[in-house]
Amino acid sequence: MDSLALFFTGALLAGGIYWFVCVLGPAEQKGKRAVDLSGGSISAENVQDNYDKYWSFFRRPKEIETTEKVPDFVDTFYNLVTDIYEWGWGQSFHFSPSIPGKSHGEATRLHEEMAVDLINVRPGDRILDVGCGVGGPMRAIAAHSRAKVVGITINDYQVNRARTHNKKAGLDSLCEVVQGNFLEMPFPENSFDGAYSIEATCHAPKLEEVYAEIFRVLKPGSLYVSYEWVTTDKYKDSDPEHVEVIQGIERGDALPGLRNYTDIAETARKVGFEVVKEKDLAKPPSQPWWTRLQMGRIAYWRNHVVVTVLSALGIAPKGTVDVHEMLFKTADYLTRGGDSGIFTPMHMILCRKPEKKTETATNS
Ligand SMILES: C=C(CC[C@@H](C)[C@H]1CC[C@H]2C3=CC[C@H]4[C@H](C)[C@@H](O)CC[C@]4(C)[C@H]3CC[C@]12C)C(C)C
Ligand SMILES: C[S@@+](CC[C@H](N)C(=O)[O-])C[C@H]1O[C@@H](n2cnc3c(N)ncnc32)[C@H](O)[C@@H]1O
Repeated sequence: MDSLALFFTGALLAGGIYWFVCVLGPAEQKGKRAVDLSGGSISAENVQDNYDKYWSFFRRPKEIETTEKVPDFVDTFYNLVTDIYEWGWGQSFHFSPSIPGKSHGEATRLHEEMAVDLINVRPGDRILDVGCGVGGPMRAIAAHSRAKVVGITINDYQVNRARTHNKKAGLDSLCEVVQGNFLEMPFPENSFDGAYSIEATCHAPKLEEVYAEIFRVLKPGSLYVSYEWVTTDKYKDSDPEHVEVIQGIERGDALPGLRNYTDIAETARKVGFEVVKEKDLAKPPSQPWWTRLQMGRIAYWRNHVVVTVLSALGIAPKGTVDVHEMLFKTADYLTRGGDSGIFTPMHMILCRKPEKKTETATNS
């Protein structure tokens, strides 16, 4: 081969790789590119070890049942997956029902706006986002309601991502992000005019602990809405296939144990909330939330190739391929859970913290 042919072959190959990785790379959202995939706050050389550590929690299931271990386990998980989520899904780490004629982005935004509409927020109110991720919902909600949103996440890397996105979106005067544990929040009691959590409290080992904290920081009379991950009335623990699907969801999503939908209102009442409304937002006439996962299958194969190549070249940390494969399998369990109706990620509960009892009411 003469040098000109060699040059053109090389250029073609380089162009092809650039196109595959950088142009095709961002599956859903411009912003996070495949070449920027990292292990969050974990240094590149420790990603593989942390992936192994993540699985070791499941080898000792008692560990993830204890409140003290869970934040560490969840934090490790989000260091491993945050970049892949942003790259392949976008800045909102949750599901929403499909809406015919609307894009995933629009359906996601409407699902988020519904949450803040339910808690009757006024411009200037201070509201809490419990488990805020990189802030996709927070920005949509602040822009829609003009309320001031304070988000809390256990994961330091997400705090930095969320702050960067808030600034870029020109919403940093309305959106604040705090690193902390939602089981022990660094906020005074009666300090928020409303609160919401979107697909986040499922990470709490005991729902009662996070609900009690939310109850504590809310002002009397204010509302809290949550979209909960739960098993439905169709789930039978005597059916091995049901058990396999639910365990698959727990393992691929850092869950210390999925709850049944009947536990949600019971827990809310136990910590002192009045339950205003409860509804599975996935039930018809809503369109399936899991079709987006199914539609992404070709992109996942492409992503697998991209991640494998980048890892082999030393651009993506060693271990990224394993994390991606775990998510790939999880997508299948989630789809099976949705399709069979045994699982929903959007069991909505709307609660009110009762007004303070008056002196007379207390005495009577
Ligand atoms: C609420 C939680 C997260 C929900 C979802 C945002 C994520 C659940 C599964 C994730 C994904 C699965 C497959 C990935 C795919 C293989 C990859 O190529 C691109 C990213 C995925 C689509 C990824 C994106 C986010 C999810 C849909 C839990 C954790 C409580
Ligand atoms: C699936 S993500 C959802 C994020 C966001 N609500 C959204 O929809 O984009 C779950 C979030 O809960 C947070 N989280 C889980 N356990 C937590 C804990 N103990 N304290 C604070 N945040 C926690 C995670 O860090 C993550 O940001």
